[in-house]
Amino acid sequence: MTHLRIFDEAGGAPLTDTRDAVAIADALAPIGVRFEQWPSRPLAADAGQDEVLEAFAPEVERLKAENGYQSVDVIRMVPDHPEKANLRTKFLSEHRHSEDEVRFFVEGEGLFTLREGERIYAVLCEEGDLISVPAGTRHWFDMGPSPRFTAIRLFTNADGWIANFTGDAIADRFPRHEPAEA
Ligand SMILES: CSCCC(=O)/C(O)=C/O
Ligand SMILES: [Fe+2]
Ligand code: NI
Repeated sequence: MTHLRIFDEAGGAPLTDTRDAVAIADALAPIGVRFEQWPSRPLAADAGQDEVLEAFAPEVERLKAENGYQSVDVIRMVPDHPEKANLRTKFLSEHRHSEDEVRFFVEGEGLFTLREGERIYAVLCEEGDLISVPAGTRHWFDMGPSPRFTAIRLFTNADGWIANFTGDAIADRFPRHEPAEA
């Protein structure tokens, strides 16, 4: 279930811990993060990029119109992806983007952790969740040891995913996505 924990940068127990979608959206809004839940759509298990984008076209078009996103694609990760360990390590390094990071989880899950001021926001996103992380926000992402997700990505820059790594190992001090079933 979608889950938000907010920690102090120094560590310790969560200051906030909620699985309530409205409370999650309200807690993220002050740091400029958009969190929404979109209604699910019937999709075949092997649906390709075109079918996925068609199913969520109304919501995607709304975001494009509101925020000027230029390109859209679909990323899919499965537990036997040959590059899963390298990809996990890459996304686990704290980084920023020069554009908003906008992701909608069509299926599966992943843990976004955002750093703003002295607070750390760990947001476990699941099927039906949209998260938009503002340009410049320090963050990392954990897909876990046995990744499974399909996500729509919206970009302002037609060149797609570009990250500026901070070189800070802070991600090592906060929870990973290690589901018990993995
Ligand atoms: C759900 S896609 C996550 C990977 C990614 O694009 C990113 O920038 C993580 O921070
Ligand atoms: Fe990112
Ligand atoms: Ni889980």
